[in-house]
Amino acid sequence: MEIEHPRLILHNFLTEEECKELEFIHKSCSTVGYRPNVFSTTLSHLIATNSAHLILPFLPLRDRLKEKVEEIFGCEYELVTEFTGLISWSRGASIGWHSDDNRPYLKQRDFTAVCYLNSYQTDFKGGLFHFQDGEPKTIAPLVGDAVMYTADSRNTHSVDEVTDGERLTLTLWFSRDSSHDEDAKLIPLLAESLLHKSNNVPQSFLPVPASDNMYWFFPNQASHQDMGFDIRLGRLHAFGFDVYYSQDMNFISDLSELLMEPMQLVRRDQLLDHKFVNVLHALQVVQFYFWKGCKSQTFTSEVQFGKVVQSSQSQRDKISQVNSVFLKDTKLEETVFRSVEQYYFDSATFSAAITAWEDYSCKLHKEILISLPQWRAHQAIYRVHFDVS
Ligand SMILES: O=C(O)CCC(=O)C(=O)O
Ligand SMILES: [Fe+2]
Repeated sequence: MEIEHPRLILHNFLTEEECKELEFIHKSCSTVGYRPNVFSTTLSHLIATNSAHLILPFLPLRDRLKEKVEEIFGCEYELVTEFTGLISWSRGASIGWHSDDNRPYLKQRDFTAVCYLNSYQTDFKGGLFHFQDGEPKTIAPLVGDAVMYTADSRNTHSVDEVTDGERLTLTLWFSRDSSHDEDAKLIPLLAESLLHKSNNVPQSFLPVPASDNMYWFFPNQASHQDMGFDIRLGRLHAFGFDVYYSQDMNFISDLSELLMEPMQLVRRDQLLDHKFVNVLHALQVVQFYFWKGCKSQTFTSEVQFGKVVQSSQSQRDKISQVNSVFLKDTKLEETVFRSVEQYYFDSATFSAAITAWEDYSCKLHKEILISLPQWRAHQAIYRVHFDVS
């Protein structure tokens, strides 16, 4: 490794399957991010939305990344993970020259690891990564690759504007300062979230949306000021789905409350009979269906006929009303999320996917309940060892 610019690129650090699972989590759970045209899924957000079980797939990757960073930068057993999150950039997002510790409140960041979960040109356009000095100069993100570098000014970098698609990364920062260990905050939250309801397993993994402004996308262009859309509905729409609420809308003063309520999915005027507990639940299942492949053989549970009925005029009126509030008429969301509406869809397979999603969630939920005590114990040993508690 170059001493002047300590950095390393590892090809195929993550498998494609690992990347796909994280993509599923992000596209079904993300909120709008800290900058325009950016979406993020943090571990604390997963806990806050009753989706703590979805942290499980992160844990082995986090450990592998930390060990690798410690190995290549020669700091065995010294580091804590300061932040783990999924971050995606849609059209219009970019970042100029910076180092990752360039604010007083970021000084604890010693090392960065960015894993690319999708690929330049295939999944998005633009979004090339550049180091200001030293080699390599430019990195074209490729699914599974990881780039690791020191967070200081020896690795000043920038990312070109994304011009199409959604560029997705798993981003971590590591610190030598053990008071910035994200686990110290996460474990109590996780314990509280999981242990409260461990005796109520069937309901334990149904998502509970965060406050609705966390899902509201505003483009930054001045001319678009009164536009914006709900990203959950936007993502569903990109797959060709509308949402249907049976309530009489004339009696609802704040329509955003609807998004917490049970609902049904509609595809090309066909109303699917399954009732989801809320729109986040529907989004998780839809993303799961397309993640796992939409062919019926994928799902082991018996494929039953998924009932579909032609929607009535009054139902279609309500659907348009919801769209006009949450998606507006601007089609902005189509420029943010690539349309994938042409994907094969079959309602019988989709009902099998609902069951398969439940099995998947339940399995992760049980596994994270098992791993929590180990994680806690590890944290406790760590705290004694470094005398930080
Ligand atoms: O996504 C990347 O390639 C790097 C992003 C970045 O520079 C940052 O988040 O600080
Ligand atoms: Fe950065």
